Amino acid sequence: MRRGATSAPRPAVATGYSRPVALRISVVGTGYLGAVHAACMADLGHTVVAIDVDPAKVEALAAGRAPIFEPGLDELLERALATGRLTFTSDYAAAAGADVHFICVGTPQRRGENAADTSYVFAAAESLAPHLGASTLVVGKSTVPVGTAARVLERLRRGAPAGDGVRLAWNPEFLREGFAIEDTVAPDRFVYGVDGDTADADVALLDQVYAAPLATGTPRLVTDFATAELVKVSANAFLATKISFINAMAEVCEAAGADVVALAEAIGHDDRIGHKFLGAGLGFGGGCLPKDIRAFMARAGELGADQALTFLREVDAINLRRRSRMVDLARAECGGTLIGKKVAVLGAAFKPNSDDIRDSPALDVARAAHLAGATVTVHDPKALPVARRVHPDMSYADTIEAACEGADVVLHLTEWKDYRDIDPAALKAVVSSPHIIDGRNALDPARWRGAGWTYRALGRPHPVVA
Ligand SMILES: NC(=O)c1ccc[n+]([C@@H]2O[C@H](COP(=O)([O-])OP(=O)(O)OC[C@H]3O[C@@H](n4cnc5c(N)ncnc54)[C@H](O)[C@@H]3O)[C@@H](O)[C@H]2O)c1
Ligand SMILES: O=c1ccn([C@@H]2O[C@H](COP(=O)(O)OP(=O)(O)O[C@H]3O[C@H](CO)[C@@H](O)[C@H](O)[C@H]3O)[C@@H](O)[C@H]2O)c(=O)[nH]1
Repeated sequence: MRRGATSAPRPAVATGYSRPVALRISVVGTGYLGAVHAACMADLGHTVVAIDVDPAKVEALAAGRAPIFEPGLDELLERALATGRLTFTSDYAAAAGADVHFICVGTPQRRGENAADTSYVFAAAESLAPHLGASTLVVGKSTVPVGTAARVLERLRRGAPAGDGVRLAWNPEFLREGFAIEDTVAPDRFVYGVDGDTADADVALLDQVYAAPLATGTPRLVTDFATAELVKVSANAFLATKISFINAMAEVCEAAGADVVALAEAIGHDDRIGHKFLGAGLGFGGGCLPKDIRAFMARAGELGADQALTFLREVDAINLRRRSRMVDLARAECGGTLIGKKVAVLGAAFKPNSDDIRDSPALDVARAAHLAGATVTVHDPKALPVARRVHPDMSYADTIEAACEGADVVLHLTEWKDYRDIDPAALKAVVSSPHIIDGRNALDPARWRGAGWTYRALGRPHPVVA
């Protein structure tokens, strides 16, 4: 049973989450989360102003060009902009008059520390506060250390003319890059962390924001601030743990001559375990799982509960060991040294269907091989522009063939479909030695070996028996 709304925040806004009501919404921060959230909210029928401090991002989005690659986002932007319900600006004053303000700014890892940098969230709250009217609802979506929401509410009330009339809810986001649009409009669940005093009104308003997905039966859970903040980081900690669990099994498989792919398939048939997130390979990267488990450990330490999360240190360590194992395998395939060897790296993004290179395992391996003396050339179907900009010291190629030209070893590090579609026989003609290492266990060993390649993979016997 869903908890029903009992009181409306103001008469202009109707109650009842199944009745679509068009609201005025502001979205602060237009990165991987905010740009998608803003466009989806406009597509649901709301009028949305999206605000970012980065003028280049604002200009691109206003012109209908997504500054990131996310499947379907360009089309969604075009559609939403054409309705006139979606605008982008750098001017916080444009947020005035909105019914709901979403905070979607970044919370990256602090340089040299495990903790999250929440300064962008507080800066956004401070910039928003002067424009908040009486009884306005601000909704935090960024992933934050537990205890942040209460501090954000204090900050908002201190800076807003309406003072204590300002309300806050924490509504963490669970979208996956590559599936961001469907995860926004049809998530597995909504979580609303609300404040005791205004809880019913806040739940009612959020129900109006999400009326369409709620009408399809999406579960909605109402909690306090702290629980909502913890739901988000514990979900990511669980996912990271599942991946590191199977990668720990991969280490044992390598030592025992067993096959982690067959092992994952077999244990996943147990419904209590399931097959999802048992993909052994190079491990997790991106702008979320790595920094979120570290920030979670740091926050637990501040709260005196550090012992509870010491296992996450091992989750992180197992994950990082996969990257060095990949470099070791590459070295072994090149006859014991990478000095003077040519290494082709297939993949720069941290996962397929995204151009996000934040904490990308693929680029980490590429850089390590480069530092070990190899000439490394990286290919990626979508992430090359950002990779070239952020890591100009590396070499890149626009085609798979050009990246593999004269290679002593090919490393498959991000499982794009383009790489599964490679004709191994054709590629063999361009490399120097036909050696491939599959860092994602996503290629068909029989196809590659059948075309005369030496195929190796993380966590699998060599040669693969399957
Ligand atoms: N990327 C994801 O898949 C995802 C999914 C769920 C949750 N999250 C969380 O959402 C938050 C945002 O992540 P992201 O990946 O979109 O980050 P991002 O770096 O892509 O985007 C953050 C945006 O905020 C803008 N910004 C920073 N300070 C600002 C300010 N004071 N006012 C206005 N704009 C400001 C930046 O210019 C940038 O465009 C993080 O807390 C992240 O952990 C991300
Ligand atoms: O079986 C698997 C599954 C994933 N990965 C890797 O794990 C990382 C994360 O993948 P995924 O979770 O699909 O991507 P994200 O877009 O980072 O999404 C995660 O992080 C988001 C930000 O917090 C959350 O909202 C999502 O729910 C959560 O899945 C990537 O490097 C994947 O290659 C594996 O190695 N093996």
